[in-house]
Amino acid sequence: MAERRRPVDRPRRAALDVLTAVRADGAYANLVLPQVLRKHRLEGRDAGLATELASGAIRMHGLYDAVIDACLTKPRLQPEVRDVLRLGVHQLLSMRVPDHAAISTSVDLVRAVVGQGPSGLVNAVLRKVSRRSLEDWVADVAPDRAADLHGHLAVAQSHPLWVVDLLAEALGSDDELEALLAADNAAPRVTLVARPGLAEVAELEAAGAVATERSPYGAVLAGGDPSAVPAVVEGRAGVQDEGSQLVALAMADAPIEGRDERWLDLCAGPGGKAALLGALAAQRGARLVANERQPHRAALVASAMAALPDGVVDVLAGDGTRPAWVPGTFDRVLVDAPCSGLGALRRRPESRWRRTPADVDVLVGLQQVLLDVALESVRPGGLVVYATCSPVLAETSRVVEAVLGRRDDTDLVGSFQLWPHREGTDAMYAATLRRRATA
Ligand SMILES: C[S@@+](CC[C@H](N)C(=O)[O-])C[C@H]1O[C@@H](n2cnc3c(N)ncnc32)[C@H](O)[C@@H]1O
Repeated sequence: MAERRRPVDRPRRAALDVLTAVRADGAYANLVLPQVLRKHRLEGRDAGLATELASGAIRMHGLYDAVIDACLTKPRLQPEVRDVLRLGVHQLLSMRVPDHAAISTSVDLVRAVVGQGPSGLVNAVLRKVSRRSLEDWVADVAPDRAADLHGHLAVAQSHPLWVVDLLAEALGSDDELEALLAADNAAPRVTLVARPGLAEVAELEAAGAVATERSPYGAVLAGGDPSAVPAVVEGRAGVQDEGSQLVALAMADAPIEGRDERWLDLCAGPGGKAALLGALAAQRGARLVANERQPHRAALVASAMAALPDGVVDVLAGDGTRPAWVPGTFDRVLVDAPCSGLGALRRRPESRWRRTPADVDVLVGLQQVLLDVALESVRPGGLVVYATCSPVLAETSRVVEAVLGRRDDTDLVGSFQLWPHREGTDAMYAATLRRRATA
């Protein structure tokens, strides 16, 4: 008699589609997720469940794979089967899904997607996983904490070891390392920015958001949907991490002597900081050039400016290493450099597994060139803010030191490094440099 099949649970099916797109097509989870939710017509709680399943399973797959492998006699698995197991392990060890529901829905899923063959294996592995807690599994599969702290935390907090080593170096000690790695594994709060002159923080508060501590333009929307806030829909406000707001403000608010009318955002796409800078420039009678190398991202910058008055922002699609403007003509420049993004791991669940140490080496060369161009673009006495959403020293203070080391016309005014586990922001770095007036 043919076996009766239960219908596959839609949020779990959607989560598997996201894992497949990320693994097989190199997709970005945060970009593919909305498309998959639409395709499966998921909203509200179901959409939330699919999002948590996909993001958690992708983010934590380093740990979950170690647990899965410990339950296998032969470590080779079809990639689709491993994806189903990762989703099952996430439900068993990190969510409050009852064991029987996590196991039976995973078996249904593998039957529907791969066939009957691996269903017994999925059932057996997940039953084995369900017999122990997350803590017990970590104790079993991770290196000993006392003997090898970084190795232990790499497995327990599911980060590649080389990333753990670089983050520890950036922190300067191991004291806060576990707190940082754990913060990378938590979903970030949704922070809004009220673009000055276009919206007030009070308007965002009236929509249920709570004003941020550090940025005077920020408000955190706990659990709400930003697309339901009219100011966001109208482009008078936007979604922007508080750390990014503070970087834009470091550029706009640093004291300057003399003219203060011509601002440049050298790497502007997709335009979050440029929109805040454009709003401030409009209030202060300044103009902003927002430059971005990739034309499709330059188009995003232009649309981020929709609510600003005409004539304040010029968007350019150009390679910042070959500037299209006359040197020494800007008063303030922001170089928000392309970087490894290792300070924004909360937002991009797959990125920690895609990056390699070689990526950092390549980026450092480009970062130094872009900072040099920024300093050439600013007038004597003008300011440059160099920023990254990475705390890795090779991309932050060492870039600044290398560029300062070969110039005799520039001083470091100050710098800051933000952290998810301390300030609740992305790990943004910013250094303010001044080109000497007498050079
Ligand atoms: C960290 S992102 C900038 C984020 C942006 N400032 C914001 O707040 O929305 C870095 C940007 O630099 C761009 N980029 C990379 N190489 C560039 C170059 N040579 N010249 C100009 N932009 C470049 C990337 O395409 C990317 O959009």
